[in-house]
Amino acid sequence: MTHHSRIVRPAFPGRSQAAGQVGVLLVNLGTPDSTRYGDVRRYLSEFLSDRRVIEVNPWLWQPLLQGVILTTRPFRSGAAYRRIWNEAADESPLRTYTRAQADRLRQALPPDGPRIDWAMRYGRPSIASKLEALQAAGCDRILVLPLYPQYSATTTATVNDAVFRALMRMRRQPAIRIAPSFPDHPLYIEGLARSIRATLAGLERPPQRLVASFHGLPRRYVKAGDPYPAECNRTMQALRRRLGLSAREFPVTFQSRFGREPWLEPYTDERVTALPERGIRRVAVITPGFLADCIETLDEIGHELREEFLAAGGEAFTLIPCLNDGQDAIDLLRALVEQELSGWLPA
Ligand SMILES: C=CC1=C(C)c2cc3[nH]c(cc4nc(cc5[nH]c(cc1n2)c(C)c5CCC(=O)O)C(CCC(=O)O)=C4C)c(C)c3C=C
Ligand SMILES: [Fe+2]
Ligand SMILES: [Fe+2]
Repeated sequence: MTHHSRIVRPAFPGRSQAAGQVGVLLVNLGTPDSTRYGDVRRYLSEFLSDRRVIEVNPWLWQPLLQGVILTTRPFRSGAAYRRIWNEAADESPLRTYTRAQADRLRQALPPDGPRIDWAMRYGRPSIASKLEALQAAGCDRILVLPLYPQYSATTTATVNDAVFRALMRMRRQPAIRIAPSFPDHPLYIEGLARSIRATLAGLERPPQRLVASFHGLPRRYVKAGDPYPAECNRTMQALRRRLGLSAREFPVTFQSRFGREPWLEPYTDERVTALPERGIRRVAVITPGFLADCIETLDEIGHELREEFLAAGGEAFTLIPCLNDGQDAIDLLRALVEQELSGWLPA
């Protein structure tokens, strides 16, 4: 059965044409197909060849990347992916959660609502393949929703690049809308606050300090105009206000530094491992830069940082989960979709 939008009628009745349906494409970062060296290498090569991500002259960068970096890094990343892999589904948690978000969003919308699908910027399923599939299913208007709460050229803009690169090869293009970032959307802030409350309620002793860790970014990109840290601060200000905490009681930090140039500070590992010597031995870390748990949250924070914190004299380390495919995430996605589609579908 095809889904017909209630309001769109064919402009030329009698002539065969697409149903005029609306599609929604959720897009997240991407992930390797397996934890094997070759698959991790292929994924990292695609990711780290993106000139939005690595802003270095490719004549300098590519020999370094294809040489030493892609020879060594896939071993380390593969081991990290093995620690967090969803064995039951034989896929990474990011893929599991992104698919579940799409499935549950579809269930939350009326049956004659938009057609919901999902894609990955790097690896599979590709943005181009899903745009084509949506179009083949009759969607002549497609809303793209990058699943990054805060905008960055390294994440959001490169999703948009891939969308328009795919459109460059289409003779008949769908109309496209790109949903904006949502750093302080009330439903996002409410979901984060609830996730904190639910996690801390299960602890025997409350943490002495709550710390937020966002994915980092080279300082150079921010100087060139990337609004990412400003958007992280919008998330933090709204969340602190919601919880009644000051910046000292709930500090922001940045993780995942890569390479030698300065990144956004303070660095998560330095800040958190310095806490025990100041008498703060129980911490909880939240990662509001991610809508779904992934290698960055589950392994870098939940595994590596935890071990470093305990080695530095810490006693209890709690990782607060991302919204993942919980009801709060679905309510948020539904609100974002309905807000954007109101421009296309009159109420
Ligand atoms: C080296 C440069 C990188 C920049 C700049 C960067 C920005 C950035 N990334 C995310 C979100 C995610 N990154 C993830 C993994 C990941 N990121 C980098 C490098 C940069 N990211 C690497 C090399 C990797 C791969 C893993 C590893 O080898 O450590 C992921 C998780 C993917 C998964 O499968 O779980 C996410 C999500 C943001 C939000 C961001 C800037 C704002
Ligand atoms: Fe990253
Ligand atoms: Fe990382």
